[in-house]
Amino acid sequence: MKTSYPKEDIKVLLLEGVSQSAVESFRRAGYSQIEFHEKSLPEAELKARIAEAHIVGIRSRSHLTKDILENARRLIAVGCFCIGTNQVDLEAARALGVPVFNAPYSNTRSVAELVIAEAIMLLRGIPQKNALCHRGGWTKSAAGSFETRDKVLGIVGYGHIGTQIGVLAEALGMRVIFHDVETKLSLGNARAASSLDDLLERADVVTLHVPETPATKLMIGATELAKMRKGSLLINASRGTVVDIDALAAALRSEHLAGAAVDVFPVEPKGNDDAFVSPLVGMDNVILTPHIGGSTLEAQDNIGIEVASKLVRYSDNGSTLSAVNFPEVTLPEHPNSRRLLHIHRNVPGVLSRINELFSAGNINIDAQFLQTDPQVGYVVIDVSADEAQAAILKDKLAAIPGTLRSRVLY
Ligand SMILES: NC(=O)c1ccc[n+]([C@@H]2O[C@H](COP(=O)([O-])OP(=O)(O)OC[C@H]3O[C@@H](n4cnc5c(N)ncnc54)[C@H](O)[C@@H]3O)[C@@H](O)[C@H]2O)c1
Ligand SMILES: O=C(O)[C@H](O)COP(=O)(O)O
Repeated sequence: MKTSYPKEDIKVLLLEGVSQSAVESFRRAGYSQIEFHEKSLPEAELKARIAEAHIVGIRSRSHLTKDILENARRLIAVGCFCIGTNQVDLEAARALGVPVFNAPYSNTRSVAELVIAEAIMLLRGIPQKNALCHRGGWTKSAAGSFETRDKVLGIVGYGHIGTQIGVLAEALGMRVIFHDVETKLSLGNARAASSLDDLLERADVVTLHVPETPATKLMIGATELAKMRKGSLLINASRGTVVDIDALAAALRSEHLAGAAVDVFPVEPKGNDDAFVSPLVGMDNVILTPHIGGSTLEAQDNIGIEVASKLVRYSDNGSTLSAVNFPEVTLPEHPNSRRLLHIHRNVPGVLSRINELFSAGNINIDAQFLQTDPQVGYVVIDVSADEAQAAILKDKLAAIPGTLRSRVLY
């Protein structure tokens, strides 16, 4: 299938060492111009490279701001090869007519397994025992060591990861309570806490699985930490902005908390060669991991295939199913028609201008698909037209006031 750009001209920019499964998926789909970087790029370089790209793939480290997106004039779509999409200005991308895709489940299990392992390690006091052994010490003692059985696990954010953790924790005999802003179906014997405070006051282990939003910013600060039980444990594998890290360090120093496991930080190194700085460094009772909750080969492989296939589908066929910021359209194949894609500001008059264009040209519409949200309209029109006619129609569509992006698929 040919697109309005010959496929060989479509530039795919893949950053942050996304899995080779993504590269292979693009190649199998006929895309040959793939620029691959192991790391995130400094802002100025990112801006320059993305200006050339039609498709860009990132992970959690690359920040696609309004300024960077506005500079990306050729951009068709963005793929976040991870769960979180807070690193992209989704509103700006939508306003520019650029759908953003992610992998909402592919690393869920990896995060859940890490959290369960950390809960067991923290309850047994293993981080500090391990550290002492490495220094030549020896404390063979049961003091401060507990089984998981019958302990209360408090899950904040009972979504994909939170629920998966709840199921695994119950298999260990833990009692699971959760807090979420939405009403959620309890899995197994899990029970909703009456509030965040209720959860913090009852849990032996608190684990955080909320997205980064204005409401979750610093949702666990000194006040919330003080409400946690003395000797309890905190795990954060969500986003670094969710916890006041200095308040956490203070709660650990005062021994109000017995330990913590932290995978995400307010400021994270840009790459593997940069230094990691945190007030938690040097605390033996804290497990520190470099944002690797979702970093297993299985998860990365699956994410590569999942996100690349969403990007290829959008590029080849126009489907936006599961885009996180865009009207969703699932489209059939169009073997006998040319397909025109038109993304526009959702303002009165655009659709009638589009339809006038076809009636004035006496062009028969084989099928039309439309989906809108309050800001953006996405219309897909299959027409019986030859390649030259389709190219002219595409140019006329692009000239309609309010147009954000337009393409033709042959
Ligand atoms: N450490 C890692 O490598 C890693 C890997 C994957 C995901 N993550 C992070 O974990 C987050 C959660 O992932 P998920 O797949 O479970 O997402 P999800 O969307 O399935 O679940 C998030 C849950 O949090 C709830 N929530 C939102 N705001 C809340 C608030 N203010 N208070 C309480 N609950 C709130 C939502 O209703 C939802 O149920 C992601 O957004 C991402 O930032 C980190
Ligand atoms: O949002 C996610 O899926 C995680 O934070 C993982 O991000 P990463 O791909 O940068 O490891």
